[in-house]
Order: sequence, then structure tokens, then C-alpha cells
Amino acid sequence: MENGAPTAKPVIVAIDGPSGTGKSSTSKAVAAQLGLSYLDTGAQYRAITWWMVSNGIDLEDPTAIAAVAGKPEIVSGTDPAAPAITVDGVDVAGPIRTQEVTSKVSAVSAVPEVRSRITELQRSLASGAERGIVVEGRDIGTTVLPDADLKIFLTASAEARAARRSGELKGADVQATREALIKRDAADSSRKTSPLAKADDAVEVDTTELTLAQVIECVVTLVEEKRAGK
Ligand SMILES: Nc1ncnc2c1ncn2[C@@H]1O[C@H](COP(=O)(O)OP(=O)(O)O)[C@@H](O)[C@H]1O
Ligand SMILES: Nc1ccn([C@H]2C[C@H](O)[C@@H](COP(=O)(O)OP(=O)(O)O)O2)c(=O)n1
Repeated sequence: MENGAPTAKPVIVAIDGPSGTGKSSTSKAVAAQLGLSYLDTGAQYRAITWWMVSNGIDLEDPTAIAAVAGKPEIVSGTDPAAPAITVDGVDVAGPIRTQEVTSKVSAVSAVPEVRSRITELQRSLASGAERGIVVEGRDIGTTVLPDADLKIFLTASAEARAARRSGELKGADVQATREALIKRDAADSSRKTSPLAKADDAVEVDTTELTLAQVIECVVTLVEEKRAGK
């Protein structure tokens, strides 16, 4: 605090939506631009899934998943310029993005014991962010941080999302990517515990026809308006 000026109240921003709508790229850029922390909650669910796969846990059996949900120590960095994630001290930023983890993460993240463990980590990171934080995921506005200052729900057509994702996975078939995306969204939206859903008080932004720069600008403006009390 300089010259006795009051420190700005930390701002909590929740960004939810299905896969490929732009949550990670938007959240990282908004956090960097506004000097806030950043948390990728999907990376945490991927990390616990990676640990389960590496330890041979039967992922068809929710009881087996629940029994070991408390075992791995997951540590997330919150610097938007260098998002980091470790499991029991091992850097898993690369391994959590494999096709195998992607195809299994919905089954693991549907287990209530996994969700309560990860939700606790998320709340602790959010409350410790001095200047505020942008947290992206599926249930942030509805369940993890229902009192967030601003909630955004990003959407985009399945075609746009599949094209974006297959662009990332160099050479991936757009049709196959589209089907895998739709299947994962359906699983994430239909699970019993904190499914992917738009909070009643979230602002919905359809990014189908917007560039990433336009989405970032839109969210930055919404945060600034909130901070100004508009
Ligand atoms: N509005 C947009 N227009 C075009 N491409 C986008 C847009 N938003 C994100 N992307 C690209 O789409 C891909 C998926 O975005 P990402 O932020 O990872 O989505 P999510 O976190 O919702 O799954 C990335 O390669 C990103 O650069
Ligand atoms: N808050 C969250 C975030 C992610 N998940 C689950 C469901 C998602 O399919 C996976 C992976 O999330 P991630 O955001 O990495 O997915 P994308 O491939 O970027 O779309 O994790 C969740 O259940 N709750």
C-alpha cells in the first residue's frame, strides 16, 4: 500500500463452459493483463486422472477411485505466464494432455470424493490470491466459488470447437475430434455431482464468431466494470 491508499479488494472471476470454447486462453490472458492469479481446474482433474492411470487404478470402478482420491498431492501454480502443475513433486504439465488422460478424465472427475478433494484445493488457492484470481472450469460459478464477483459462461458451436481443438492436435481428424468433444461434454453435463452448467447469474458469451482477442477484450471490460461498481 502506497501513500495510505486503500488496497483494491481482490476480484474473483469464474469462467466456465464446455471444451474448446476458449476458457484457458481467455482466462490466462485476462489474468496476465489485469495482474491477477490464474487457476486451470481442468489441469487438476487431469492430474489426478494421470496419477490413477499411472498407478493402475480400475477407472471403471468408482469405489476404487474414491478409495485413493486423497492419496496424490496435487500442487498448482497460479502464475498466468507459467501455469505449472505437479503430482507428488513430478511435473505433469505434458503428460496430463495425452489422449489417454483426456478420454478418462470425465470418469474420474465424476466421483464425488475426487470433486470434494479438488474443490477444497481450488477454494484455498482462490482465497489466498492477494490481488484476485481468474478460475476456469466447469462448476466454478455454480459450486466452487458461488460468490465470485463475476461469472462468465463461454459457449461456441461444436464445429468451431472441434476445428480449434484439431488445429491444436496437429493433423487430428475434425470429425473424430468433434465426436470425442461432444461425448466428453455430455458426460460432464450429466454427472450427478456439480455438472458442467451455467450459473443463473453468469454472463453468457458465444465465442463462435469472435476472435480470441475480442473475447479477451470483452471479459477484461466486464471485470473493469465490476471493479468500478457498474
Ligand atoms: N475465439 C477464438 N477463436 C479462435 N480460436 C480460439 C478462440 N478461443 C480459443 N481459441 C483457440 O482454440 C483452442 C482451444 O482453446 P482453449 O482456451 O484451450 O479452450 P478451453 O479451455 O475452453 O478448452 C486454442 O488453440 C485457442 O487458441
Ligand atoms: N471444474 C472442472 C474442470 C474440469 N473438469 C473435468 C471435465 C473435463 O472434461 C476435464 C478436463 O478439463 P479441461 O478444462 O482440461 O478440458 P479441455 O480439454 O480444455 O476442454 O476435467 C471438471 O469436472 N470440473
